Amino acid sequence: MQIYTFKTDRELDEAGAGIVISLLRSVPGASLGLATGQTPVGVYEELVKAYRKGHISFKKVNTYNLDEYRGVGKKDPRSFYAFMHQHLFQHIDLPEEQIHIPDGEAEDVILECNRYDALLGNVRQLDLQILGIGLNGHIGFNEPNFRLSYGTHAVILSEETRRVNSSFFHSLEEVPEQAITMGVGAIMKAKKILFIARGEKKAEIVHRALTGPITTECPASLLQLHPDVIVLLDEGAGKLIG
Ligand SMILES: N[C@@H]1[C@@H](O)[C@H](O)[C@@H](COP(=O)(O)O)O[C@@H]1O
Repeated sequence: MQIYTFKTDRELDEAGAGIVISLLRSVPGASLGLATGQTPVGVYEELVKAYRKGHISFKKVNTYNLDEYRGVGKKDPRSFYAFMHQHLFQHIDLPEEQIHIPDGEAEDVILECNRYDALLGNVRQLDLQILGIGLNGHIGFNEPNFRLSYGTHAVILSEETRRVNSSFFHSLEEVPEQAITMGVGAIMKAKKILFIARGEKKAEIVHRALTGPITTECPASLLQLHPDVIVLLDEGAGKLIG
């Protein structure tokens, strides 16, 4: 695990984007696992800049998002699908058919999870998974639990997660109670993981995830078992890391 701490958001964003850019230069048809949340937004902005300067193309890339809320359609501005379009997809040359996100509106959720797992199965191994961390240690929407799931599955979101994510909604009541998330299997199978955290409020959970016991009660702690994780932290999130 390589851990880097940055003084400014800009330096962190450039470093994060730099890792994606060098991957796309050596593997133009890379499979990218993408995350939502505020954390990766600056990295996506840097990728858009690099694309506009003609430094990279996404024409041959396939993207696989970690998760989606249940009951929120693609056209709903609160969906992760809309979030990804707003921050990345609409600005680059990534063909729509190469964008993969669980369908939050699927009537049969088990079929949808199987469909997503089949897609991920075809890829076998994502070249790079971009990952943030929830305040409770979740990755994707794999919430702390006495057990974790390998494959894509529906989850009931914790009260804390709904509260934290309520900033994207008008009220807590509006935040969906369930989501579909990639399991820890596809995440841990990725060739490389780019794990990013920002802000002092994440310092404790980042410390637990990277240095504490490996436990399903802190899903991000599984990353300690992965052979190629690059950790990018700002000074706040890295405060407790020596
Ligand atoms: N499902 C997403 C996670 O993939 C993300 O890592 C986490 C942190 O979000 P933020 O980056 O806004 O702190 O929030 C959401 O719950």
